[in-house]
Amino acid sequence: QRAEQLSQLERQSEQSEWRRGEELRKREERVRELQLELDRERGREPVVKYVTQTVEVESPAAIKQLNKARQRNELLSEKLSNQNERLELSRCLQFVTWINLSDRLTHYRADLPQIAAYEREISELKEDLLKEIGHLEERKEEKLALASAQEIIILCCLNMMIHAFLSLAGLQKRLTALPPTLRSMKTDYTSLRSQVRNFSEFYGAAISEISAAISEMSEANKDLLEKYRKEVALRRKYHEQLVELKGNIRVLCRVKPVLKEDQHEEGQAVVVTTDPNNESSLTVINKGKGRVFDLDKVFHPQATQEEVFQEIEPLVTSCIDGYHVCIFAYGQTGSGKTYTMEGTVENPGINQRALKHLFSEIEDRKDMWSYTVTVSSVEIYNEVLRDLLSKDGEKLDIKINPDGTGQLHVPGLRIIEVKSFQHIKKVTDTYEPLQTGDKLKEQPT
Ligand SMILES: Nc1ncnc2c1ncn2[C@@H]1O[C@H](COP(=O)(O)OP(=O)(O)OP(=O)(O)O)[C@@H](O)[C@H]1O
Repeated sequence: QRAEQLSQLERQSEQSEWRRGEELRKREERVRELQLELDRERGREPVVKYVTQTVEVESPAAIKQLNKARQRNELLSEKLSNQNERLELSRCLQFVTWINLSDRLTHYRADLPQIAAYEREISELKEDLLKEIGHLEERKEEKLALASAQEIIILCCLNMMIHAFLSLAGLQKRLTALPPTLRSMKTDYTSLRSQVRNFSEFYGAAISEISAAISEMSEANKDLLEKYRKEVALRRKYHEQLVELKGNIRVLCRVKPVLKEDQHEEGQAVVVTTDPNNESSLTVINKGKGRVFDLDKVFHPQATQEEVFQEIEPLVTSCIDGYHVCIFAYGQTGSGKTYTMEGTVENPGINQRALKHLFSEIEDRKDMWSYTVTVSSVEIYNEVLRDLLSKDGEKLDIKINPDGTGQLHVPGLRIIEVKSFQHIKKVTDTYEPLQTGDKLKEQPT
């Protein structure tokens, strides 16, 4: 605005200067004209003087004219001086105006850098203003979007409120219809609240009772554990006594019954008899003479697999009490070794029953003891030792060391010392015992 004012003022000053120049020029022209007229008038003086003289001499009319001319001359001179004065005054005025204008111009020119700064500021402000307008536009758009969303939400809310209001109205109706139920519920609620209040006390008491019971139980458990340990010790003692009484090696005899297929053979006769009153006596008739054998136990021909197993069951238990136990069958071909040890699927023998008993005992003791069960199966046949659990019935060699320990010699390979009876899967220097639950391969014949 200042720059505009300045340029306007400059234009105004130029115009006024031009107008004044024009006026001055006109006045100067007028002055020149008047000067010329005056000169002309002056040039006409001798004529007037002559006339005057003539008039003076000749007539009063001429004198009158002369006076008029003089008056006119004076008037013109006066006018001229006035004009000159006015011209001077106008010049002065013009000069003063010009000075004023130039002062203002210089003043405005001095203000120019400030104006430029103002202009810059104004342009910056303008930019800011434009940005602000942009922001405002964006915000307006956002607000509009929000307003529309809010409008939708409000509509939904209104909808929900209407629904709620309707349901409330329905509920109120139902509530008014159900004051007795409400009253009973209120009483229930109050009683429940009092129960809840009392519950913390009850709960605290119950917790203390439970913890007391737990400590009692743990005490009882300790007692039981102690008793169990004592029991185990007692069992060991009894086992030792049993071994002492019965001997380290016990020989039991099972008399094979006469089977149907055997009855058709010619000359067949019963040569082995048992005494029902003596469980350890056996009579073998040879050439008409009976010979009595005393054994640890004799099973009569009708003895079941279960009865036979019951006799050796304590030995199986001793095995997991920490004793080495060996049960094996011997006898002539067809005398019933396989039947006694392995049995049939429907009527299993000692092997399966012993394992079943073993795992059931381990299960009973699992809280106190952990057991590792390993299995091996070897065959000595025609002086050849074979690992029956290996893939191809691997041949093994066995020798007795001077210190009594056994060694398996694998031809062409290293010697593997046997400290426990474990299955050797591969001929390497490591033992890989089978894990509990591993399935055994088909039993060899
Ligand atoms: N106590 C028994 N009750 C019924 N059958 C039996 C009894 N003992 C053996 N047998 C039967 O007699 C037959 C021969 O028995 P088994 O195969 O057990 O003899 P083995 O001593 O293992 O013979 P081998 O030494 O030749 O292997 C089988 O058919 C078997 O079922």
